[in-house]
Amino acid sequence: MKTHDAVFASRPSLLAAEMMTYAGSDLVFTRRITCRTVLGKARELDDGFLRMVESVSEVMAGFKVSDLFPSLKFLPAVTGYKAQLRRMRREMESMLDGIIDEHKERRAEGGGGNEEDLVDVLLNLQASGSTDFSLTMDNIKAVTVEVFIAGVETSATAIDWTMAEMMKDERVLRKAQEEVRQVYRGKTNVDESSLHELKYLDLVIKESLRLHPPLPLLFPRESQAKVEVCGYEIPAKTKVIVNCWAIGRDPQYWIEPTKFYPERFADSTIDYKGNNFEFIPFGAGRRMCPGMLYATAVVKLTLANLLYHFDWKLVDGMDAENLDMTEAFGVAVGRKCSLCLIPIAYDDVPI
Ligand code: HEM
Repeated sequence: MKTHDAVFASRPSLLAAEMMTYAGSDLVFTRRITCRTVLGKARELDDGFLRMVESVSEVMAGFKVSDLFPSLKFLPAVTGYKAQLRRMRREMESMLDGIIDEHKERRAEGGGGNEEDLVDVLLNLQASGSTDFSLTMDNIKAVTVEVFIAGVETSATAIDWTMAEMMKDERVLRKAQEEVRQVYRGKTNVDESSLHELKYLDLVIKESLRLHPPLPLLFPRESQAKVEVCGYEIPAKTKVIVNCWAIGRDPQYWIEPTKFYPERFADSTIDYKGNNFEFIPFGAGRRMCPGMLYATAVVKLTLANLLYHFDWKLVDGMDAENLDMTEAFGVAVGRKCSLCLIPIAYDDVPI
């Protein structure tokens, strides 16, 4: 991702990704557009759409036998995998058509107001013809699905793991909470204005991303030419998977690697911005996550609000020490067991 960045800047074609993301019409466009977009309005986040994002995430995990042996072309058909993908693709297509039609109708009626969401931005771009590439309906659908898969699951997963780690360690929870309540004292809500003052929360989020990177294997890459890495010859067109989960727990780089200890980042220059290769939850190089700044702001803002407004307790029968931290399977690796917590409203917030 540094010396051979250009060689490993491609992504392999996985069957699920191909069928669910409109055969590669997404990433190129997403890169250009993500900076100009925001995620969809809450109105669109109905259960059906979220369930669909979850299922697509699961099949796109990319470790189907047929992806590992792409030359065995009959495998997806024999195993029923292709039929499952087709079914999901049809469901996804009809849901996306509904969302886009709804946006078009609102625009035709002159509605929409000031709050533009991702689909509005894409439709505006298409209508304006101001891009140096043609933006098709398939591109718009692909970008919408991808931002949800790449952005929503990952950010939600990061928030979930961070809350779980804080629930396991009351010291960290209290320290982070005291910081938020001191910085925002007297305010009715936690907004973006003073987020930069929440220094300890930054450390907590970093430590959570080290131990629980939401994309533990990043997204797969593919070599474009033959190269040598650490004495190993990597032929062209090799699928390359980087295990950033293992790197983040490697005792060669981290003291007591499995311990959740945010202070380890306090006097350290190590950051997730793609320059410190022992810590790459957002990847590195030219294909690293374009949503990193947006994601870290969303994660921080959400956690700060949760800590400011509520004290948190585990449900009866659960104790912090034995909180189940088993990981689930998917593109974004969340917790296997849902984190069930009891919020207790904090009285000292002005109304
Ligand atoms: C905590 C949240 C997030 C994490 C941990 C995360 C992590 C990652 C990682 C590891 C990659 C692959 C990088 C590589 O191969 O080197 C990636 C790619 C990507 N992410 Fe994120 N991401 C997050 C949130 C977001 C958000 C909010 C968006 C969009 C709004 C986003 C959009 C993308 C896109 C479009 C790609 C593909 C980039 C490409 O292939 O060129 N991500 N992300």
